[in-house]
Amino acid sequence: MIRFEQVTKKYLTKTALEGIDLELPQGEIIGVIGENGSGKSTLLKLIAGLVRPSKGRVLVDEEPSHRRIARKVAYLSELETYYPFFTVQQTVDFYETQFADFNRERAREMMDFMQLDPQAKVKNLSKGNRGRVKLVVTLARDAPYILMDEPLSGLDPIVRNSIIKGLISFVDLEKQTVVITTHEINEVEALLDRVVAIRNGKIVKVVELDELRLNEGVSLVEWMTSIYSDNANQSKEA
Ligand SMILES: Nc1ncnc2c1ncn2[C@@H]1O[C@H](COP(=O)(O)OP(=O)(O)OP(=O)(O)O)[C@@H](O)[C@H]1O
Repeated sequence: MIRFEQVTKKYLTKTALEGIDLELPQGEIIGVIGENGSGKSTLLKLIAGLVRPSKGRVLVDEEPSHRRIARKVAYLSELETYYPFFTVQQTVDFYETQFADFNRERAREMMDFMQLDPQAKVKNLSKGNRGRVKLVVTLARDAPYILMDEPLSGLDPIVRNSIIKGLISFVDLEKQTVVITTHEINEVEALLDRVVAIRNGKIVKVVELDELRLNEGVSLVEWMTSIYSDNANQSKEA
């Protein structure tokens, strides 16, 4: 379980998140959505222990997240963080040396599934294939929490589809929880169990997708459009 208790995160003078109270249960795929600059990446970095709260606590399985980053959390960064001169296989080998929970067999299966050439140099890969490599080294870990910051951003529909299929095929929700930030709402909707909507550093709403589908009969995009316009109206009235 991931828990935020009254979390505020400031970068110098900029407040990225404010007064966040949130519980994310295990065994789900959770989407974090919101406009540019709303605080999605900061939320993920706080869970990963890459940044610390200015106020409040972020607990991963009841422990402050910064103490457990390497063991508990596999984090897919928005940035490209591998060595361009390595081959795909050397990249996988490097990650294996860094993480005790790295599953070499799963990495091999994923490379096959994604049709990645293990001998290709990372610097020569297309952007889409570099996105696939990021997915391989993240999902090859048996970490209980998988955090993915914009894994679909800037990729074409075919690559996005293969990354989504990779997620479905290689994540074990009996043992793993996935938190994913994205703007590609239509494409991930079918994957998600729960959505956290953020605006200007605050949580607007959290919803279970089953509830949305069954009780409200609206798509995620329709829901999102309605809550963001309600919220904008409330802000104007305030
Ligand atoms: N290291 C930093 N130093 C200063 N300000 C920062 C830093 N990181 C983020 N911010 C600011 O905090 C706010 C939230 O940023 P964050 O990256 O969490 O948003 P986001 O929702 O992930 O945005 P995007 O969708 O554009 O990736 C933004 O105003 C951003 O400019």
